[in-house]
Formats: sequence, structure tokens, C-alpha cells
Amino acid sequence: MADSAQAQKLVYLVTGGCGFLGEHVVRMLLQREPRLGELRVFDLHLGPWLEELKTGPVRVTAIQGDVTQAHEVAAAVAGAHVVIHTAGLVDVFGRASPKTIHEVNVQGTRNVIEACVQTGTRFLVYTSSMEVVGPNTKGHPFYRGNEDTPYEAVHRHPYPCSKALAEWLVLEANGREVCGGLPLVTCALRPTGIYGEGHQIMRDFYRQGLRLGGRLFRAIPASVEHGRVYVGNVAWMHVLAARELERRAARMGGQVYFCYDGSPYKSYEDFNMEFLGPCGLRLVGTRPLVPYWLLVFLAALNVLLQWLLRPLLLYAPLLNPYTLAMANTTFTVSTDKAQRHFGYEPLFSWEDSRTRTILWVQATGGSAQ
Ligand SMILES: NC(=O)C1=CN([C@@H]2O[C@H](COP(=O)(O)OP(=O)(O)OC[C@H]3O[C@@H](n4cnc5c(N)ncnc54)[C@H](O)[C@@H]3O)[C@@H](O)[C@H]2O)C=CC1
Ligand SMILES: CC(C)CCC[C@@H](C)[C@H]1CC[C@H]2[C@@H]3[C@H](O)CC4=CC(=O)CC[C@]4(C)[C@H]3CC[C@]12C
Repeated sequence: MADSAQAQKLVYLVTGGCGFLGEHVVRMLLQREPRLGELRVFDLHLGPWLEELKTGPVRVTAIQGDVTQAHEVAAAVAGAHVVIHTAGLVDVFGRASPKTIHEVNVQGTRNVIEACVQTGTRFLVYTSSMEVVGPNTKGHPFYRGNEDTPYEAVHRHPYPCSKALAEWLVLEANGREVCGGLPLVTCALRPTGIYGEGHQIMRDFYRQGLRLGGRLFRAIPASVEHGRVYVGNVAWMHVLAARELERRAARMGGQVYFCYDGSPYKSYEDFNMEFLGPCGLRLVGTRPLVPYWLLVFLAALNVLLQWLLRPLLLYAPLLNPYTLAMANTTFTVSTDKAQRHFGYEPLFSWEDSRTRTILWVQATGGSAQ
């Protein structure tokens, strides 16, 4: 990616490229990265939609692989100019064991870093998470904070623990010498709760509302703000960060950026209603209908049931003590760091993001897709 190579076509690798966010990153790169020559999409499970991308002008290479396997990662990274590492095990419901979450999120990230170092890939963008910061186990609010806001980040749950450790590995690797003698440049992007086309949990809430006769029942006070960001803007931020990492290496290397856009500050449920409302659902109650102590009890009961039923089946409902704490603790960001460091502006307005998400829920919410 040197000056003389401005016209050179670049090879990008997106790990987790078939996931919710990964697919948007892949499509965004194809639409918005003019220097793209080859796009490698690495995932444990490849999506059939990749086939349609193979007919375009950019070479799209689908690689079925596992980030926990160092040799598979090294083979995929070899020859790539830029890696966008978005693969991860997103599990706050107890579906996977803590060991598996650690292996995928931490060891997988370590493998990506080592592959960059061994093969001479210099630019690495990591998809971190707001959860690296909080909400913490003490339920302290993080009210419209930024990357420098002091906050006691204390985690116990395997998912945030793994994301925090992986982010630290990525930032620490900034400046390491890669094969060929040049320094590795890394940065981490921290999305808050991502929404948009392909968001499974949004679809689950929609289906639950349909089953309940078009109603959802308020469980969380409307005053608790939960940060949300549109998937298209998160993808755009990844593409821009990857593009600018070389030119602005001194400024961006080793930095973290919250992902943000113009999405309004609302409670988790009120925010969902921005999409589910126009799809015919209604949120019943201006205040929580169930007392908080009962939710705490039900969440604990779900943990017990999960444990008891484990030999027979996987019982992993949305409500558990961790998700309840997540939804019930204010955590929102207000920052312009990405704008200052690499010129990020959201590509999609709130109105666009909302419309796109509504159309997606309407189109796929009731179907088995
Ligand atoms: N969904 C959200 O609200 C947020 C997600 N994130 C992060 O964004 C990234 C993407 O998350 P989502 O798209 O929501 O999840 P997702 O589950 O839809 O996508 C993750 C992708 O990684 C792949 N993957 C999992 N294990 C793998 C392995 N061992 N080897 C190769 N590929 C593997 C999956 O097959 C999947 O396609 C994750 O790193 C997650 O931690 C961060 C903040 C919020
Ligand atoms: C009425 C119930 C208490 C509502 C439960 C809602 C929960 C399922 C979700 C509330 C907050 C979500 C998480 C949050 O948006 C941040 C996240 C960041 C990530 O990196 C991964 C996803 C998630 C943990 C997200 C998961 C669902 C919630 C816990």
C-alpha cells in the first residue's frame, strides 16, 4: 500500500464474513473500496449468497475455515494487505461453553495476529464491542460516554471477558514487526448493540410479538438508555478504518473507536419499537408491567433450568441475569473520535437506517428465512 502502489489492487480478508455484520462489511467493501482487487471471505459457515458476488469485477474467494486453527488462518491471511477480523462467537445466552467462547474469540484473534506477523500483512482492523467497557458487574451507568470516559470495567461473563482480552491482544500487537520488517498497524472498533437487516434478535422479538397477538410487554424502564448503531454504518466504519490505517498509521495505530451514528438514545425495548411498531406490534405499558424482583427471579430460574436440562436439550432463552443487567443498565456513547482520526461520518441517516430495518423485518420477519 505504498505511494507507488496507489493503482495497485489490494487483497482484503474478512473473517466472519458470512455473519450478520460480516456480510455487510463484505458488501460494503465491494461497493465502496475502489482499490479492492481480491476479497477473501473466511468463515466457519459459508453463505450461499456469496455465489452471486463471484460474478462481479472483484475476485471473491470464499474460504471455509476455523479461526481457532492457526494453519487455516495463516493460509487465508498469506498475501492479504488488510485483514478485517470480525469473526467471533457472540453468546450471552449460555449456548456455548466458556472454553469455546475463549477459544474462538481469544485464541482465534491470537491466530489472526500471528498470521499477520508471519506472512507480512500490515493492517488489521478488529471488531471489538462496547462490552469491553461495560455495563460492568456493578451496574454502573455509562451515560453518553466516549473512549476516554473513566469507567470501572469489571467483567465476569465469558463473552465480555473474551472480547476484552482479544481487544487487548490486538492493540498490544500494534507496532510489532511483520515479515519483511515493517510494523503492524492495528485498531479496534467497538460497536454498541448493532441493529439492521439480518439482526436475528430483532426478528425473534417480532415473532414473539406476533405469537402474543401483536403485543410485547414492557420489562425495562423507558429511562434506561441502551446504545444502538446501524449495521451499515458499522460496516462503513470498518471499511474506512481499514482504508485509512496506512495513511494515518501514527494516529490510528493502537487506538480504539466506539461505533456510532445518528440512532436515537432510547431504552432497548423502545428502540426496537421504532421498527416493530410500523410492523404492527405494540409495546404495552408506559412502565414495566412485571416488578424488577420478579424478572431477577425468572432470570435466575432460567439459569437453573438451563443447567438441569443440559443433559437433555439446550435451553437458552433471551432472559438471564446477564442479559437482564445489560438491558437494565444505561450504556450509551457520544463521541466524534472516529471522525477526528479518520474522517468517519455515518453513511446512512437515522431515517434510512430505520426504513431499511423496517423493510427487512416486514420482508423476512414472518418467514422461516
Ligand atoms: N451483534 C452485536 O450487537 C455486536 C457484535 N459485535 C461483534 O461483531 C462481530 C460480529 O458479530 P455478529 O455479526 O453479530 O455475529 P454473527 O454470529 O452473526 O457473526 C459471526 C461470524 O463469525 C463466524 N465464526 C464463528 N466462529 C468462527 C470460527 N471459529 N471460525 C471462523 N468463523 C467463525 C460465524 O460463522 C459468523 O458468521 C463479533 O466479533 C462480535 O463480537 C460487537 C458489538 C455488538
Ligand atoms: C426483556 C429482556 C430483559 C430483554 C433482553 C434483551 C437482551 C437479549 C439484549 C439486551 C442488550 C443486548 C446486548 C447489547 O446490545 C450489547 C451486545 C454487544 C455484543 O457485543 C454482542 C451482543 C450484545 C451482547 C447484545 C445481546 C442481546 C442483549 C443482551
